Amino acid sequence: MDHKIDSVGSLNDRLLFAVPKKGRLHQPCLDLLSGSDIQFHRHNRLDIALVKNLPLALIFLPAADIPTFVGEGRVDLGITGRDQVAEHEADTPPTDTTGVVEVMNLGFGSCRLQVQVPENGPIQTSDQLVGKNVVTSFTALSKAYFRDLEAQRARMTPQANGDASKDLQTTIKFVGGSVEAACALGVADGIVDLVESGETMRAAGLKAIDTVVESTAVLISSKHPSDPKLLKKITSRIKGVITAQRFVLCTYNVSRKLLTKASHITPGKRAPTVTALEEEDWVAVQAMVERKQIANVMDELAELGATDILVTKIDNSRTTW
Ligand SMILES: Nc1ncnc2c1ncn2[C@@H]1O[C@H](COP(=O)(O)OP(=O)(O)OP(=O)(O)O)[C@@H](O)[C@H]1O
Ligand SMILES: O=P(O)(O)OC[C@H]1O[C@H](OP(=O)(O)OP(=O)(O)O)[C@H](O)[C@@H]1O
Repeated sequence: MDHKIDSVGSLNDRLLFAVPKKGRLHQPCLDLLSGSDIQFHRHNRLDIALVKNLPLALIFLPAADIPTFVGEGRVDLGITGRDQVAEHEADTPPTDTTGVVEVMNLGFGSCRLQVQVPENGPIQTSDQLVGKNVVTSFTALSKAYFRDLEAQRARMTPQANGDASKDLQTTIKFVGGSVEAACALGVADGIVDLVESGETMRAAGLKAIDTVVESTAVLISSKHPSDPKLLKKITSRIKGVITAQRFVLCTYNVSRKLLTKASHITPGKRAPTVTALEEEDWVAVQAMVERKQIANVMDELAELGATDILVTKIDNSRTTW
């Protein structure tokens, strides 16, 4: 009974944190919560979970709805894609009190919202889609994108009669998923959809001709969160986990005369930690290295003459980079 939500009253005095309830961002968010020691038990089918060890409640919502709840200040904190924030802002421009604040880029969930057309079709540029049919799940961003192109076209071709302005109106239609099927089904001349690996796009016989938004998952907050101190604590924990995921700890031994060159390869955050060894003229070095660089860094260190190169995973951190 202790974590059952009996009424909205049980959420009073808790910071509300929205998390994607499904889809691409769901699991990485759960990993982030667990790394931040945010402990909760989510009851079957319940979209609200009280956190056991902090005055916090998690609200599981569709990623697309999170900017609305956070932007209106109903929820204090949230994780969603930057594409969803941009879509919300294109639809509901922020004011002094509404809208969201981007607190942190979380690094995962990278993708691009791109204009796509049939690979072997007549359309080569977005401009050629003006006045045609476009299908998307991101209608506000797509409307804003094509309104700009329409305005450019209108400036270049002063209209002789009323029909010309009708030709300039691009039709933007909403579909909730499987957007890539729209061209093959004859519903659209082009689509605006997310691309990560490009596999879906290629499988549907489409190619990208422009990018509307580059996206990653972001931590967002409302403009006036209920408990700024707790929000800061959660943010700092999440930042620690993200940094730990991004970096590894590299340790190695190197002769003192090569230390300057070795320090250039592993400069660390402030500077590498250098410890004297019992063996004269040799030192042990320890430095944080970006995970995606580590193979190259190890090659370079070995080439330089460093020995006993070891790489360890960082479980958690309280550091900023
Ligand atoms: N292929 C992808 N690669 C990386 N990130 C993606 C990808 N597709 C979507 N995303 C990110 O995840 C967010 C949520 O998309 P996802 O399709 O998982 O949502 P969903 O809530 O399951 O919605 P839907 O029911 O429409 O699929 C997107 O707004 C985007 O930021
Ligand atoms: O470039 P890729 O790596 O192929 O990823 C892109 C696909 O991923 C998303 O769809 P998702 O799989 O979430 O399903 P949906 O079409 O039902 O939204 C997006 O809408 C693309 O269709």
